[in-house]
Amino acid sequence: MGRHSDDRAPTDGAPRDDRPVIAHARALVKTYGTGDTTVRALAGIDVDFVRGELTAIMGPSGSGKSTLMHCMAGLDDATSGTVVVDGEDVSGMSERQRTRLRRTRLGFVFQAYNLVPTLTAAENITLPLDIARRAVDRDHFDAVVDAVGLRDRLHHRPNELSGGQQQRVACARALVSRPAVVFADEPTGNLDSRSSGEVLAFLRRSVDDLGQSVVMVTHDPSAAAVAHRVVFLADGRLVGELAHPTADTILDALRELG
Ligand SMILES: Nc1ncnc2c1ncn2[C@@H]1O[C@H](COP(=O)(O)OP(=O)(O)OP(=O)(O)O)[C@@H](O)[C@H]1O
Repeated sequence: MGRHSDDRAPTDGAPRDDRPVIAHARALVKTYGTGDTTVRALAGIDVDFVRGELTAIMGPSGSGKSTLMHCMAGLDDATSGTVVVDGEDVSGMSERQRTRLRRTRLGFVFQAYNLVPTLTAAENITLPLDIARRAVDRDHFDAVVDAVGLRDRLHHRPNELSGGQQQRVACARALVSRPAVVFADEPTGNLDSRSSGEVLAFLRRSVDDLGQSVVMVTHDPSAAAVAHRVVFLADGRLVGELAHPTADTILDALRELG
């Protein structure tokens, strides 16, 4: 497993190789609470997420995976350090600017599908664009719907869909606006292995065929194995990374981390 500091330039904002970076963090610190109850969830993280790649974030429970994702995506305010997403300095933004960034430039998939029960699959998929009063690009909508295999389910409501289908609707909703980055937090956490496979295959296809950039937090080595690269956290620090991972090499890396 490559150590982060060996492979990538950690301090000057640019990777050592030529791959374009869609989002990065430098010296990122997040603490919760004060005094005796302070928890240092992120203890100074330098990380790059490459454009046009699926990157998985792994690590033990409590290692800071969700906190890192939330700080990168402007869902949470870092204590110190810098976060830049698609050229925008998220760390310097007001709450209002962050909300706007999330609405206009980012896509989200969570463990809970968060679909609106009264809307059809098609209406759920276009809801973020409708809220932002942005036009739906029909060709892209069709490409996304075909990629998730939901063509014959578009007029169904969430309670008429399986969990896997609902999560595929949530993925399509995250992708239909062509966001700069899709952030996915345990997207397969509620799914059986077959549905997980379908959702993961779709997230990977969204990168390979639609040119998306995806950052995914997961506990599951077989889920992380669909990524181009895995970064490992422990105790709020980035402790390693793995390119071209397989479930076996990920398990070895996790064992090495204890
Ligand atoms: N809102 C909060 N208030 C206080 N402490 C928090 C809060 N959110 C997270 N923490 C703490 O920060 C640390 C990192 O949490 P985080 O949820 O980022 O870890 P994680 O790696 O995503 O864990 P898991 O795999 O269990 O979801 C943990 O010690 C957690 O208890």
